[in-house]
Amino acid sequence: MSRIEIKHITHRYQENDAVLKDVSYAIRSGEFFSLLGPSGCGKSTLLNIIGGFLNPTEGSVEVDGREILHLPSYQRNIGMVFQSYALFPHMTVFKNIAYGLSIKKAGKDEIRRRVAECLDLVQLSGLGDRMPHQLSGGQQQRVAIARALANSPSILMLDEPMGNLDAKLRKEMQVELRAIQQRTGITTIMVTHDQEEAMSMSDRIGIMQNGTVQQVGTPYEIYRTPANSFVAGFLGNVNMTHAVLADPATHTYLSSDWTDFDGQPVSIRVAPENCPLSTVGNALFMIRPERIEISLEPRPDAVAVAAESIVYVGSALQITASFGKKGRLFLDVSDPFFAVPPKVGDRFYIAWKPGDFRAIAEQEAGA
Ligand SMILES: Nc1ncnc2c1ncn2[C@@H]1O[C@H](COP(=O)(O)OP(=O)(O)OP(=O)(O)O)[C@@H](O)[C@H]1O
Repeated sequence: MSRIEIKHITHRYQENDAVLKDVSYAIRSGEFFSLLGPSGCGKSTLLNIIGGFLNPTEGSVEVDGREILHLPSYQRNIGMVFQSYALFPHMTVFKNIAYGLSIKKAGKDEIRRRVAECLDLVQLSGLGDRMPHQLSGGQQQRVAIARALANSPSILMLDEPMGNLDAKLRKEMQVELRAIQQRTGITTIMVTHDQEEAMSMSDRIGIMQNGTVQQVGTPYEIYRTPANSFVAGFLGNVNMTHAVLADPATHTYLSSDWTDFDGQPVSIRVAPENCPLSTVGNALFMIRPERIEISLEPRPDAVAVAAESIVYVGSALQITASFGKKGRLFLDVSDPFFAVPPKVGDRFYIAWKPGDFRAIAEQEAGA
């Protein structure tokens, strides 16, 4: 188990603009850490720097307090799994897994023992004689994991490891990979652009955009208390509105983006602890779709909306609703709430508790 400290990494390819801009992360020993961000934000570049395939323009990477950037890749004691698996097609599963140990000139008995252990770990015992093309995609991926672990690395790095699997297998492998990581306790960094994958597998997530760190936290922290509007919108669905303070005594704001059927701005009460910016008088607020209450009957505290689109996903109805005169929002209604699913144009009523709205920062300048 190793601790990794990424300190002030900046990277430029040739004379181009920096694709990593002063990136710092401290990854704890034994942690499953995901780098999550949209395509092109610099995740793979950072992984390649840690792995020793690329030298950064500036900055340092330390493992357990020791600088590693001067070390060649093979001396960094890092196991890598790529999206393509990169198995050697002309070698058996056994030889693929044994490859790193053979290079290190390990003895035959040690190789046999370690390969058997790794095959067992990824639940492929008995398949050592197969060629990669005789395996399913999920099995090939497990061989790639076994190969990465065979040398007993202190760090495991995964670059979009589930990218080539279909949705169902992907879910199964997420659970398995997490279980393997927990059994071995190995410090793991995974690059992904799949938010659900990062949420379901990670101890902590580092959200990146445009070569910058936007937030680091547990899935729970990042979803519940996003640092800014980019993070809020990147992780799950969110409703956001600017609103102006109307009554400081009750922390009531009037939306600048949502107007009800009577043409009045929608009013929002915000719990004081969710509104650190209240003194500013004008702030950006967010509410998650699943936090919005639905009522079929009018209520004094509820606003009328009309369904604009309805998607049934089995466990819930995902509804886009319009406020009437101006603005729309997403609702996530657990099934079965409606005895009969609503139709486009149907009206119902929505309400929220003050604790469900939260002030957030606008997206950081320069990100
Ligand atoms: N060898 C290279 N030469 C020049 N620019 C590069 C090179 N490799 C990557 N880039 C650029 O660096 C930026 C970051 O790329 P990177 O592959 O690190 O992003 P990513 O977040 O991993 O994206 P994806 O999820 O699509 O793999 C992109 O703008 C990309 O075009």
